[in-house]
Amino acid sequence: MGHQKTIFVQPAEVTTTLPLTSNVQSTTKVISKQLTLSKTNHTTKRSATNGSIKKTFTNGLTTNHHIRLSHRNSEVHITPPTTPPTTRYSDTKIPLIVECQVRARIPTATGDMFLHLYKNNRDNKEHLAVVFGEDIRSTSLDTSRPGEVEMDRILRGAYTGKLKPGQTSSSDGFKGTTMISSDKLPPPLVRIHSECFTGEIVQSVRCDCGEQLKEAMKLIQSEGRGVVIYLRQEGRGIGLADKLRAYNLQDLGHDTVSANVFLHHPPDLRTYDIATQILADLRLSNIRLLTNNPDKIEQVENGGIKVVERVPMVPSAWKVNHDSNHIINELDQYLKVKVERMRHLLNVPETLLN
Ligand SMILES: Nc1nc2c(ncn2[C@@H]2O[C@H](COP(=O)(O)OP(=O)(O)OP(=O)(O)O)[C@@H](O)[C@H]2O)c(=O)[nH]1
Repeated sequence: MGHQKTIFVQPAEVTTTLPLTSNVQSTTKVISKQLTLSKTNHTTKRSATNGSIKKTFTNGLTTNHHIRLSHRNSEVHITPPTTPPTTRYSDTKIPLIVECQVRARIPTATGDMFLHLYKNNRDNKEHLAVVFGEDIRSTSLDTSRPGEVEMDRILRGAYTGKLKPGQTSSSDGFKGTTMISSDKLPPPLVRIHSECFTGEIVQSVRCDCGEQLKEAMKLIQSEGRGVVIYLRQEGRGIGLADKLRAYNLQDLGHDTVSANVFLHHPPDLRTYDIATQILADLRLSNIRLLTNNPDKIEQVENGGIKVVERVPMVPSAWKVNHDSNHIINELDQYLKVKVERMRHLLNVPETLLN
């Protein structure tokens, strides 16, 4: 446990000036009447009451938090450090490798899709790709593995066509010359979706994640070809436990960005390098991406995938007859913050402008 130093601030009101894009893992806590400085993986030097805190992290990086204590108007301003000490996974030098472990056909009321389960050498999460269309094939899945027999290939889903009872061959007897490479076909519609237990499973209307997932599946399925990549980065990467803490903070008046920062996370901790590797494994180098998030587009393009078109995701509540009842207001607040604080490319309806 780290050493703690507490500065008492009078009176009770405390406000923080919050960083928007810093990916800092700060160990500075602001709690009700007190400003608590926790010493964990850094050394802290406070140079003045109204001063700066220099942190030296174990990795050698340093940051400066500037703290202004105003006893007159009861405010504490913490200016974000200029040098973020943390690195995202995508910044590391370890080459990322993804491999499709298993694939299976999932029949739905509106047709079949193929669920691909990926493993990788960065985390032990099961990232997924839902593939629509026979021509989109995983390179790592199709590659033969040493010593495997036909039944092994069938069990891990490396078959062509559709399995039938009693089948013993992974090939469906396809006699054509070669399957058309997926890159020779028009760029498919792709959704890179981040896990949201609350929005997708318990159907929370604090966010639009459930609606977006459903809409993306519908649009891609109607085109007959495309992919939904489902990344296990719950709560913009902070995990479900801290996301639920963030919800409690939101009930106390924080927005989604300030709640994350209060919990010592950047506003968005997500990376998309696993998604770009999965797209490369599926031989898709040109895509039409369903998103409003410019950070996602930039990261995907930096990963070597060309986004030939951005297909917007307009929340159904914002399409027509915008209504501001109580439940919609929570969603409105969530979406408004995405536009105003996270650069999301959506037009906020007039009714929501202050
Ligand atoms: N930390 C935090 N994460 C949330 C909250 N609500 C939803 N999320 C997570 O936000 C992620 C979805 O991100 P969004 O910002 O809604 O959308 P996006 O994927 O960045 O952008 P689009 O592609 O336009 O949908 C999922 O991982 C959700 O679990 C919240 O209140 N706090």
